[in-house]
Amino acid sequence: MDTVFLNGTVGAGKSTIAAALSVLMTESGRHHAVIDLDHIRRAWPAPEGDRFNHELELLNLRDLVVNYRNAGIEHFILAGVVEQATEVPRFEAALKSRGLLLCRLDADGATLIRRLSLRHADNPTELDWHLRRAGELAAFLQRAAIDHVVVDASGDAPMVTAREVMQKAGW
Ligand SMILES: Nc1ncnc2c1ncn2[C@@H]1O[C@H](COP(=O)(O)OS(=O)(=O)O)[C@@H](OP(=O)(O)O)[C@H]1O
Ligand SMILES: Nc1ncnc2c1ncn2[C@@H]1O[C@H](COP(=O)(O)OP(=O)(O)O)[C@@H](O)[C@H]1O
Repeated sequence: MDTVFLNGTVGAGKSTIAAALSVLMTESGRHHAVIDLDHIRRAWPAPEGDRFNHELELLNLRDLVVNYRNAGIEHFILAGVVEQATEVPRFEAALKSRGLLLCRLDADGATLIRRLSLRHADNPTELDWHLRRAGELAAFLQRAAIDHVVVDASGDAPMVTAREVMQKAGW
């Protein structure tokens, strides 16, 4: 297992848990990289039919991974969204992965609302979008049931959640 892909709805804690996992990997002396997929797909305009720039995200990931691997990186921690099972092999190919754990972070509705209300306190339009998308995507991901494991991320201690993810990955 060389990759943990933290999947989950908006506000579930993907970026936060990715950062906490990185702390644990550093403490145990393991070479790793964190890639927040939001950052490598953020471009405007998105092509028609690909509103989240998924194709660009995969192309960018493939190129970044070459550099990381040349620099001696052995483990990857990704934060992002996978909605379809058919995309998992495409991520594995981009990563040249020897094993990817798709781990969905799950947080209850009240927790999502609380987190997003704080994170988007300065922009009511963005808050509305994220709240709506959070519910919609949470329901979709739960129904799709494509994740290898699901970890509860409603707690207030990211390191506790990250330890559970580490254990599931066998890291
Ligand atoms: N299918 C899919 N693929 C990728 N990302 C997804 C998807 N569905 C929702 N999201 C989440 O949507 C949130 C908004 O992203 P952006 O602010 O970049 O919006 S946009 O892409 O410009 O529309 C952003 O959430 P936050 O990370 O909480 O801001 C994305 O993670
Ligand atoms: N375990 C946690 N405890 C407290 N706050 C959290 C926790 N996980 C995430 N948050 C907060 O909730 C918000 C959403 O988390 P974030 O990691 O940005 O989610 P995502 O990447 O899934 O959209 C952030 O403001 C973050 O600081």
